[in-house]
Amino acid sequence: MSALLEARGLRLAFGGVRAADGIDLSVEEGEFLAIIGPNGAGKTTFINMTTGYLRPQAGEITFRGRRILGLPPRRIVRLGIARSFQLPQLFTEHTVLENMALAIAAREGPWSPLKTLLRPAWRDEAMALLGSFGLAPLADQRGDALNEGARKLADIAMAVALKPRLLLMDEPTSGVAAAEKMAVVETLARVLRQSGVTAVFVEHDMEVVDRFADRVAVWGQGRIMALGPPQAILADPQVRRDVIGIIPEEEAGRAPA
Ligand SMILES: Nc1ncnc2c1ncn2[C@@H]1O[C@H](COP(=O)(O)OP(=O)(O)OP(=O)(O)O)[C@@H](O)[C@H]1O
Repeated sequence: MSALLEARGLRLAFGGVRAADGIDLSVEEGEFLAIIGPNGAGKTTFINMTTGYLRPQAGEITFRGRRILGLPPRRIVRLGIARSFQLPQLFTEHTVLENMALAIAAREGPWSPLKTLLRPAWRDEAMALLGSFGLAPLADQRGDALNEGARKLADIAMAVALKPRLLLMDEPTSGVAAAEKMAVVETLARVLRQSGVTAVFVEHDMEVVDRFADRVAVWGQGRIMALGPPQAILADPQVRRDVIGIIPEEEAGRAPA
């Protein structure tokens, strides 16, 4: 069985910075794959290349066996890959419900402003989607009235409205208060599993990674340094030192010179 997404030999340099230096990665249907790594390792660059926002200088990307490299983002969305950004992309002056209806309208093809956005079928679908994300009580709130957890969920709900097979999320929990982080990810994981959406997410919170990822890919200087189940990867001394920032016990116990 072939993978849902296959990246082979991706390379992209910005001047002297190798943001992708030979990335090979297969994403299997149905899995949740976490991408971890230090700042500047090339994690967002991978998402940008996969979604058509950046074109690699070398390599190949296939989705469901079809080459997608070089296609514009909107074509890639139509093939079944959606994304969410580190900063939510909600239309802040519109309500949550209107934002959702906009995503549905975008999925349905050319939309005329002369037609009502909140036509009954779209409104019902938007409300059902908001309900599954626990956001129905906030449907009439403006985007800029939401707290960060709700904004992240609403943003991801818009991506899910596109009915993707694969969803790429850049730091879905960044900016979310610690107290609500787990609840946000639990909601997200439940909806994605129920909808059969495969997920790749960049994450800095290792508790989230440990709890929700099926596999973890460790990025470093444009390369994948390690790949495997969270239990093994998060216990790896090098990952603990370089990515998580945990100093080995013998160093932590040493008195400063
Ligand atoms: N459009 C661009 N132009 C120039 N340099 C870029 C561009 N995009 C990324 N870079 C550089 O490529 C490297 C990788 O960036 P990228 O944003 O992919 O890292 P990251 O792992 O997502 O980091 P972070 O965790 O801080 O978001 C960085 O050195 C960054 O400055």
